[in-house]
Amino acid sequence: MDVPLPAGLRFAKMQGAGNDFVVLDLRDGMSCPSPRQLVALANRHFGIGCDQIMTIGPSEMADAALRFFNPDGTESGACGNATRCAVVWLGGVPGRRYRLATAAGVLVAERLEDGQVRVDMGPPRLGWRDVPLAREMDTLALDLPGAPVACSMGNPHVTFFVDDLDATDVAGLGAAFETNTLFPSRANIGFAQMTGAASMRLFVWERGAGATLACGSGACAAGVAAIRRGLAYERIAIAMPGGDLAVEWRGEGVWLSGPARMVFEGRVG
Ligand SMILES: N[C@@H](CCC[C@H](N)C(=O)O)C(=O)O
Repeated sequence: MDVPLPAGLRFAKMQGAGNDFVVLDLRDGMSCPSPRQLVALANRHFGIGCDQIMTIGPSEMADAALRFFNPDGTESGACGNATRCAVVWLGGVPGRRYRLATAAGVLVAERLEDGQVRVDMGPPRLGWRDVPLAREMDTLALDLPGAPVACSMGNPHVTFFVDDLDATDVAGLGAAFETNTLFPSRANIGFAQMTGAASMRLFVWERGAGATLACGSGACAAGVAAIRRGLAYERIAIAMPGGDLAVEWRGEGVWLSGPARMVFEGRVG
């Protein structure tokens, strides 16, 4: 890690269900750190440490423009938990609707009276080209061991349904499938265990980040997968290692709800 960190850079550390973010507010004209600096900032030993870096920039069509970067320096089109944290950063006035421009479109989000934040992540994209997959295939049962379900939530997701999450090598399998040749853009890999007609446990191995305590877009993808498979109906509670999220899908946008919190603010020395 011989990359100098951007001295003086102001940041906030936020988290949603233990999915943690370095938040850089660039609305005052500050430029985005270089890709190598982003990797250094995300490093848990030599930098600040996080699952993703989110930049918040100005937008003409929305309250702000969001970008998401993984610790390996790659950019993602979506990050559900960081999007929910952005609402808190922007004031989080209950009842006010925030419009947030992302690579996946303008998302609408709001803080609820109980402090939770929910966001409409937009409709899942279910075609094999949308995910994307390398070849034509039914996204409801991919031609892989375990016949997982795939969709795009603005980023690529694959969900395996397993009988026993604790008996599944989620990190080993997640790392192996992330780079499977079926996924030309790699993929986020989820492992879901249904625990009832409207509840599941979920672990997500995130593309470019590895094991995380929660993944909002992964929760949306797993919820949509369960509903498409007939395992749940419209709303599902999702328990992840770092906390609980809820997903609602009635055929249009996927609503994601859960906690979003400030941890601390700081300045790079
Ligand atoms: N933690 C996120 C997803 C972050 C991006 C993902 N690793 C990707 O590369 O697509 C979430 O809460 O959705």
